[in-house]
Amino acid sequence: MIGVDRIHLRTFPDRTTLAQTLAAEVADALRAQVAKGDPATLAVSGGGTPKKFFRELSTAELDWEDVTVTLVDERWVPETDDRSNARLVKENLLQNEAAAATFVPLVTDAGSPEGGLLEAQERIADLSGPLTAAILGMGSDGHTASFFPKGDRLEDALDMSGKLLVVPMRALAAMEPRITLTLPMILAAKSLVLHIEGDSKMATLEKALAGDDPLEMPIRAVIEHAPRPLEVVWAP
Ligand SMILES: O=C(O)[C@H](O)[C@@H](O)[C@H](O)[C@H](O)COP(=O)(O)O
Repeated sequence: MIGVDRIHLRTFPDRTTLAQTLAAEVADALRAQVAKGDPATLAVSGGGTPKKFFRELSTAELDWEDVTVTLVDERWVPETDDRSNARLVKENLLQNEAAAATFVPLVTDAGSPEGGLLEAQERIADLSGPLTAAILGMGSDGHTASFFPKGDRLEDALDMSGKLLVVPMRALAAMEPRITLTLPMILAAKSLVLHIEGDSKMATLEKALAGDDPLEMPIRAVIEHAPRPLEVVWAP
């Protein structure tokens, strides 16, 4: 069982209020990093949950030209594909004020994430230092990023002693081959937030807290190894 003290849960009355609050907090973190003259980097997750948050953040007034946006994970598909997280981010976050940000995709010209691994690793290494902020989602099976139960590289992805910044991932539950930031890369973020919505995802979180096998529910590895209680934001 994972102690509930390992998370800091904030609940919101509705998804719009959550999106506005999270966008304001991420914008503040990016502004503070830019003000220090350090590289400001944001890694976001895909899926359906973050769209409202992306649209709210896209209008934040800050020096976006000093911000780099990348992905926590990606489906190995072209950006023209509906399943592309890069497409989701370009269409919803990199608009308005945020259009001035630099985007670093994880997909390369290689035909597979295994073939593109070295280039993807170099791209993330070039971000020079820990992420300013990383926003995670969670699937109803307790996956986060592309840390899927029974994923072929799950143990490498969760290896806290590992030196890899990204790993490829193939899993039955993942519709496409994936590439994902590793757990150490994600946990090094100065600000890390798990963004979930709906009763089903809350039930999944409660189930994760009630057990301890990270291979069964990989979100457990994030909660267990996070350097401080994991920030969780939820709306019904
Ligand atoms: O590429 C992805 O799909 C995400 O990075 C993944 O980890 C996502 O956050 C969860 O699957 C939740 O997705 P929903 O928000 O669509 O439920």
